[in-house]
Amino acid sequence: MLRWLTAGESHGPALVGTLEGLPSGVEITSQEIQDALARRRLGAGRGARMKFEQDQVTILGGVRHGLSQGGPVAVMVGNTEWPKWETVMSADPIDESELAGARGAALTRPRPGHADLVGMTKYRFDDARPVLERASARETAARVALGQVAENFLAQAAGVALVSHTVQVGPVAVPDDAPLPPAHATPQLDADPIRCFHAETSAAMLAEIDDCQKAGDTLGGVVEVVAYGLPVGLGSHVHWDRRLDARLAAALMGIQAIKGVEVGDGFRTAARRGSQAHDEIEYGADGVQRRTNRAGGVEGGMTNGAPLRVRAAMKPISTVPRALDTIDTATGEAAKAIHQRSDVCAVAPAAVVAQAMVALTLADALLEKFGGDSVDEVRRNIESYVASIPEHLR
Ligand SMILES: Cc1cc2nc3c(=O)[nH]c(=O)nc-3n(C[C@H](O)[C@H](O)[C@H](O)COP(=O)(O)O)c2cc1C
Ligand SMILES: C=C(O[C@@H]1CC(C(=O)O)=C[C@@H](OP(=O)(O)O)[C@H]1O)C(=O)O
Repeated sequence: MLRWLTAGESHGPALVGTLEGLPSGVEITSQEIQDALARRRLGAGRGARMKFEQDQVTILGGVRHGLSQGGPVAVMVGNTEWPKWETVMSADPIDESELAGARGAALTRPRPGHADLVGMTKYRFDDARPVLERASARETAARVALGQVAENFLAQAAGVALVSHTVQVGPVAVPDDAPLPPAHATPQLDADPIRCFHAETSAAMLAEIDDCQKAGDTLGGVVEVVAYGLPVGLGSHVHWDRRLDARLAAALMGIQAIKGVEVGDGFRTAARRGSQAHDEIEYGADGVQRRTNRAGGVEGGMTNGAPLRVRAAMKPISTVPRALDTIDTATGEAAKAIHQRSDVCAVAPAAVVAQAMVALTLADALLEKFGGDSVDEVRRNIESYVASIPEHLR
């Protein structure tokens, strides 16, 4: 079993992620994690913070000389701006008078679409600060750090490769028949300003973001993660919480602002007739194959050997520059929502976060099926399972 937890606030000293259950022998370096975090900072429409944020990585435990040791892997991602927030976000008690500055003033005009108002009500705060600090998607930096470790494990134990891309920004979507980015398309995607694999659509997406920014508004969109090289049989049909599609959906819905998940052709399949919705099975040159991959590599809650395809729909950024109506909880009057520095569109980084969540979920499912305390042992277990599959089922 692989478990992961994060801690930390958006303007605290750092975020921390812990990954428990990782076998020994996974090759991983601070630089690889740093590179994944640099990818999460990419994308047209991001706010001012991503221009200076360094996401300073420190591996605190579980890795020695570039190899995992079998114990929990703990990664710290420093918040570059911490010196400006030391008083406002101090863990230890401070004198009230020290909070007088702009950053320290109580936030009493909760933003629609954020956790602000419900968090204040539920956790009993007169200030939205403690709520927004933890609700912020800054937290996803810790997930991406752990996701890179999981991705290295998947690659080294099973030869699995993941890629993620932007498929829709607001109403601008890649055509349904656009080719999927191949397994090693990440550098090419990183070179595109919105991490879209379809050049024509990418240009239209950028125009949409530009237009939206000028209008003082925000955008959402859709991201896709593809995993190549998964063995047949991760997950199970026998119980709802063992289905891989259910576990992937939960992992993706757990990302801030994600409001819908699609496996394979998902919602589009619902509009088709059965004869056009499924993937017919045939014997091909390499053995058993499916003629199409509408299911997105999962049948009956189990991987079927085809590339895994999952999509996640992101709502528009909740902090709308042309501020939305709200209430002031201090005065009881109608008010305009607080507007803090914010992204206009964060679909490109959401794809990188989605890739991390898929990597962690797949690594957990791989360990569940094959077990093993070292990467070598997991690899041997996969090889012996694959070798045992009868010829007519391969
Ligand atoms: C990568 C990423 C970046 C985000 N950046 C912002 C932002 O700058 N401003 C903002 O208001 N919301 C941003 N969000 C979304 C909010 O964090 C999210 O809408 C909010 O927590 C409430 O979402 P929920 O209703 O899904 O919990 C971002 C989300 C992601 C995944
Ligand atoms: C910091 C990140 O994104 C943040 C997510 C976020 C939100 O409300 O979710 C609000 C903004 O925070 P800040 O006010 O500090 O600029 C974004 O910059 C990040 O992705 O690393």
